Amino acid sequence: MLTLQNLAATYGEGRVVDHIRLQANVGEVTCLVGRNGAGKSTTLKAIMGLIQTSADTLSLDGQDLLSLPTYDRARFGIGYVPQGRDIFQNMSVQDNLRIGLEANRQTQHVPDYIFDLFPILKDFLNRPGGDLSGGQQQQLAIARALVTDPKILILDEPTEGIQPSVIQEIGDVITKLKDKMAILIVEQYLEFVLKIADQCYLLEKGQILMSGPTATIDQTQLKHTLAL
Ligand SMILES: Nc1ncnc2c1ncn2[C@@H]1O[C@H](COP(=O)(O)OP(=O)(O)OP(=O)(O)O)[C@@H](O)[C@H]1O
Repeated sequence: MLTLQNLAATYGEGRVVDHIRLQANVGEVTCLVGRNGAGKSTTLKAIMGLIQTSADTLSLDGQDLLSLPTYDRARFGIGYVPQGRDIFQNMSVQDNLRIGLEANRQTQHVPDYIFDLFPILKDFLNRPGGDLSGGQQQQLAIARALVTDPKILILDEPTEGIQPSVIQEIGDVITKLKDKMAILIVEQYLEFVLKIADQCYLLEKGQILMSGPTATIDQTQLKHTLAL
C-alpha cells in the first residue's frame, strides 16, 4: 500500500502541490485526475524522489520512501512509467527490458506473463524501441516497469497519443494486473478513468479537491472541474 499524508513538493521556490493525501491499495486502480498544470505529474515525481518533497508520510508497505534516493525507491518496489514513456529509442526492445531488470534483485529474466500480456514485444525483441508505434512503446514502457517486479505500478498519462484500440488493450492489462500490485495512474482522459478506476482523486491547483470510490464520486463535479 502506498500512503501519502500532507505531501508538498516544490520546484525551486514555488510550492506546486500541497496537503496531498492519497492511498493506493493492491486490488484497486487508483486514478489521480485534474486539468493541465494541476500538479499531477509533480505528485508522481515527488513519490519517485525526483523533486524537493516534504510529507508527514510517504511510504510503501510501511517503508518510508522520503529517506531513499530515487534508485532505491525503484528497487524497493515502485515501477514508474513517466509521461512520454522515455523508451530508449536506439536500443532494442530486449535491451530496454534489460535496463528494467537491473532494478530486480531476484531475476535477470523477463517473466513469461509479461509476454502473455504484451505478445507484440516478443515478436519485436530485436527491433529498436524507436521503431515501435506509440501504443507499442507504451506497452514496452509498462513491461520495462513490470520486470522490476513492483509492489506498485505508477503510470503518467498512459493513454496520451495512443489510438483507441490500444487504449482499450492497456486498460485490460491494467485491470488484470491490479490483483498483483497497487496501481496509480495520472490521467486526463475521463472516459478511460471511469472505466478502470476503483478510486478517484481530483487534483485542482495543487490540492486534492475531492476523492472517493469511482462508483460513488460526484461525476458531475469531476467533469465540471475538468471542464468537459
Ligand atoms: N521543472 C519545472 N520547473 C518549474 N515549474 C514546473 C516544472 N514542471 C512543472 N512545473 C509547474 O508545476 C505546475 C504543475 O505541473 P504538472 O506537470 O505537475 O501538472 P500536470 O497536472 O501533470 O499537468 P499536465 O496534465 O499538463 O501534465 C505547473 O504550473 C507547471 O508549470
